[in-house]
Amino acid sequence: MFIVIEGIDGTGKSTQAKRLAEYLEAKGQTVVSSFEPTDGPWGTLLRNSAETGRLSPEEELETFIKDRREHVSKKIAPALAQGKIVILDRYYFSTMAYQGARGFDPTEIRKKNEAFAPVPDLLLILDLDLDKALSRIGGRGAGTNEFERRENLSRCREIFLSLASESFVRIIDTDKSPDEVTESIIAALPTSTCGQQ
Ligand SMILES: Nc1ncnc2c1ncn2[C@@H]1O[C@H](COP(=O)(O)OP(=O)(O)OP(=O)(O)O)[C@@H](O)[C@H]1O
Ligand SMILES: Cc1cn([C@H]2C[C@H](O)[C@@H](COP(=O)(O)O)O2)c(=O)[nH]c1=O
Repeated sequence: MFIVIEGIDGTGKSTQAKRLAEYLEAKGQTVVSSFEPTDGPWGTLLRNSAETGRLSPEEELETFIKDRREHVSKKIAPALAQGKIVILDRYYFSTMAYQGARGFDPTEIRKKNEAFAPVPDLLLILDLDLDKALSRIGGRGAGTNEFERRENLSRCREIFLSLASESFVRIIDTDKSPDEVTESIIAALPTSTCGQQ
């Protein structure tokens, strides 16, 4: 089972990825949790660019893809092959959204990624009004970074929501308490993966 959690910054992805992993582990499942950009060399370069200034659009897109290629081959594919549940905080849908917002065609980005990256079984898109998401980011105390500009996030949200009708996608409204959001996520799990009957 491969579960991806996506959404614009501040929607609660990290909070919910951790809670979902804890829920599944408590049910006896073996879970591998990970995130993108990774903490490898390409991911670190990208995270630093959020503070020091973004790379050129082309270089940024290529660097996210290099980071993902390494992530898929070293961590995601081996864990799935061992029958583990993989939970990712961001994946190539973020590239469609954020690099799509920078001018690339989201459909082309998807094609390029699906040539090497496995498609998840379940894509949870956490959704929240832009003002509330920005206020949650502000509440973390670190201010916003170069990826978290209002106009940018507005287009990213549109691209994420454009995926809503796909069969493996569930939109999760996160304008609720963390416990209520976790309940909605558990309700979206297939019963074979400890979802509720
Ligand atoms: N349901 C919720 N209600 C209120 N605050 C929340 C909720 N979920 C998370 N938060 C808070 O909002 C902030 C952002 O949450 P979190 O880091 O999980 O979001 P994120 O989507 O992973 O953000 P980013 O993509 O920027 O890393 C944190 O301070 C977190 O404690
Ligand atoms: C995977 C991925 C991420 N991003 C952007 C989105 C975020 O603003 C930053 C850092 O991620 P975090 O979850 O907030 O720590 O990276 C992107 O632009 N393209 C991608 O493919």
